[in-house]
Amino acid sequence: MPTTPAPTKDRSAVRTLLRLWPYVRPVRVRLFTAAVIAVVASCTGLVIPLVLKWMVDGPVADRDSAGVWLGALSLLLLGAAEALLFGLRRWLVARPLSRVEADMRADLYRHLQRLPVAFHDRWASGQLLSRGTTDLMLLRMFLAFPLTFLLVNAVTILVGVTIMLLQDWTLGLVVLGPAIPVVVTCVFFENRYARVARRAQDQVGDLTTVVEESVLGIRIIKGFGRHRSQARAFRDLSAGLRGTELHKARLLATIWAIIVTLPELAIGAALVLGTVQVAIGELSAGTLVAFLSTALALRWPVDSIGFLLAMSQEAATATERYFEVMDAEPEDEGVPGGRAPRDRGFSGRRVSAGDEPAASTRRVSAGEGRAESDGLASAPTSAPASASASASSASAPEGGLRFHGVSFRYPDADPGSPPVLDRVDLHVRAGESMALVGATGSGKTTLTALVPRLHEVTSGWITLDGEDITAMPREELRAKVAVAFEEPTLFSASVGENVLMGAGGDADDGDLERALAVAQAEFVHALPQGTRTQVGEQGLSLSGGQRQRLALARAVVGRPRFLVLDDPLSALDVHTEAAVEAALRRVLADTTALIVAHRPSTVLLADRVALLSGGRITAVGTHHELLRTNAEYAHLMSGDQEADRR
Ligand SMILES: Nc1ncnc2c1ncn2[C@@H]1O[C@H](COP(=O)(O)OP(=O)(O)OP(=O)(O)O)[C@@H](O)[C@H]1O
Repeated sequence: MPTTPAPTKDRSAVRTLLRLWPYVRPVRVRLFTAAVIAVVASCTGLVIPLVLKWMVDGPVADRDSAGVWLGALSLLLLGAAEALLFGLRRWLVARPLSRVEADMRADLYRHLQRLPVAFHDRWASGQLLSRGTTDLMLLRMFLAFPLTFLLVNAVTILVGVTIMLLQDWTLGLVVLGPAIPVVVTCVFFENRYARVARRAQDQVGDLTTVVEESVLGIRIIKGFGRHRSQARAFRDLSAGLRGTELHKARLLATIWAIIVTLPELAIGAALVLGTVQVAIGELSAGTLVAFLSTALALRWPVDSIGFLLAMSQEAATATERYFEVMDAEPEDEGVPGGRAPRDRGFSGRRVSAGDEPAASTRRVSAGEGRAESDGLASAPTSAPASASASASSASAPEGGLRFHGVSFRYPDADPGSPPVLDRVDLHVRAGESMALVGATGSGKTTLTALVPRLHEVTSGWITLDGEDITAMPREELRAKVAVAFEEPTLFSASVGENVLMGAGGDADDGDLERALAVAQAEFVHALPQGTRTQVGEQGLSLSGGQRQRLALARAVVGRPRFLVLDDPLSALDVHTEAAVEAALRRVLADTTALIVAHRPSTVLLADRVALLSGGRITAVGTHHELLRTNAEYAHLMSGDQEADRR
């Protein structure tokens, strides 16, 4: 089952919670005011025993009914003031704390959008979801209650104990007796509770992942009759979470028992001792009443320490989990002048920051282009391929899309494993469309993902019209390069919004219609509300081919300079594919395109074909040239390969 990959740092709860300060800072005045009001409210409650003492020793002893009424009225007013002040505190914190929660959630979402694909590959979605929901709710509750009330209760206990000591110091010491064992219990409890709270919150994340996967994969689950095993897996996880929650409850019950029982015993002892003192005339009845009322008024502040500490611990865990995501490095923006690709220590052209020319000025010379073509030719390449590649380099050394000694290994791959891509040199000339063919798992998708920088090359570099892609701001890069993947994702929005997502803000209905026509997606006009029909998870379900055509329309709507298509026509019937191809040919006339293809019909769309094998480009040429000269290519394009794929 997926769990959080990030390690837990061993930080104290207080240090962890201090990381919330930047979010709390803007609302600090309100929070502080609310805390002061709560302290005043709580201390108002402590005046009540003093009024009682005055009543018992004064009007009650003197049988003065007017005095009794005055005392009763004072008690009523004190009670009302306490309630009003607590109400005011609540009103003061409600709005700013919901803002803190909303700000933290917005930051988390923004950060998630900026994190690299490699991060999302590693993290289970449920773990991220639970951080954005349950954990943030725990944090809001912590800021609303434990943060204030740990302070309020501490002050109340301090004031209350002082009052008791002033009333009668011997009784005061009796009541104070359990303080040390209670503090020791709290410290011991905090460490154990922290570990269990972390486990429970991670388990909630795992459970969320399973629910999400089950909902998204409901067709597979039903299709393969896996609902029982899926339910069993869910039940097991759920039982695990229940066990952890029970463990938490047991810990809470233990501390609560200690925190409640010891002070109760002390109050009982003080009652007996006080009564004896009253009987022998060493203490007035009013003082004993005031003393015991104060002790009873402190019951709640003491009793609540257990669950306030538990909530604080859960909040510390939630903070830790929140910042595990926020601390992850986002994608770097394009650096002026480009940056050196990372070198993971396997062969390939090594480039370090020192020897790299500034990328914005790093134009590929014709000589360098020839050297790369030679490199390609030295690989087991068909004769026409090398000739063609050399010719291309000579005619347009700078334009188009170019891979320069690009190697790539997935960040989580075994360091000893061979790279997925190994010193790939490939030049797609400006305005050319190149098909990328290779056996399944050969790295075609990986190669295409490097162009919009969904992954970063491990070594080597990629240029668009001679400019290193790492030298461009990502926004500019992604405006230049449009992508469509085999697995088309549509968002919960209208058809039009989904397609126009691929264009800048100035795209209009004309652009939308043109893109729909290219992708042969005119079927949308027959949908209930045309291009305004809602699709995606919350909307109308579309067939795989319909979704692919909308994804293709999204890729072409912005008239990109560079188009990267990862087998985008795989779900179309041959007639629709032919129509899309005819329209795409017109679009591709001034677009440089790299198209992953499995079927000969898709390959024919391209001007040339590159064969990816063993992590390298082993041949480049036209479809017919490669069919004649390259056995592997001929095999891939034959029906045998289709059968292999199935
Ligand atoms: N996120 C990832 N982490 C680690 N390895 C990965 C990841 N994605 C893909 N791979 C591995 O990289 C290799 C190339 O995968 P890729 O998807 O690029 O192949 P492909 O040629 O597009 O395959 P297909 O034709 O089946 O779509 C495979 O061995 C795959 O297991």
